Amino acid sequence: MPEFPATAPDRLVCVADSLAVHGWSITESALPAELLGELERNCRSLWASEALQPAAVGRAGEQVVVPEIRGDHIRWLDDCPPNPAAAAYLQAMEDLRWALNRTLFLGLDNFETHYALYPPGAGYQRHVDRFKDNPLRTVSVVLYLNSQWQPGDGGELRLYLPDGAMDVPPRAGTLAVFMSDSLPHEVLQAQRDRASLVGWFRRRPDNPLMV
Ligand SMILES: O=C(O)CCC(=O)C(=O)O
Ligand SMILES: [Fe+2]
Repeated sequence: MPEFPATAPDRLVCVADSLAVHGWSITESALPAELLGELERNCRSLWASEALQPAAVGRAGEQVVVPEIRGDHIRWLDDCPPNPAAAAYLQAMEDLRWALNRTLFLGLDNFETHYALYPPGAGYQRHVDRFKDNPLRTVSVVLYLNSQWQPGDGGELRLYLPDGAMDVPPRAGTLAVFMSDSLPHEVLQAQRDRASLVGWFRRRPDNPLMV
């Protein structure tokens, strides 16, 4: 079984500090290259074997697939066969959860994540990640898995910051972390297959500070 080096703790502290100051953080080369390569292979082979499902939008109970709003195909990590790369990624996110809790006192309790693949033409219209039916989502995390990404390939993450929009290229290893309730964002139309892992740190349901 391949082993992957752990993510350096000082990187995680930088993510937490930036999130505390700005409400978002973008880190390039966030995880070891071997781990990124393996996660990218996993995502692309799930797509090739038709193991990803069209993602839905809408409230619980009335979820519908509307590719014009959201065109990605997903599979939750919990529904994938266990593998060392996924385990190493979840461990890195567990370390990040601790770093965020130490710095921000958010009471983050667990992490849910899915692979996502946007085929050419797909995007995700402007939205925020926390909605009424899902009030526990607190911090959003996106890891990009596109080792071949070039300018012109599209699929940038557009963050609507108070001073204006900022576009983040979905290059392999870039980790985008932002507050789920307050930062509107959008995925610009992809021109070639765009792979990622998208996840959320959730608060404890009984957290009395929860809004
Ligand atoms: O992949 C991205 O850049 C963001 C995806 C997203 O906003 C979401 O799945 O809620
Ligand atoms: Fe989102």
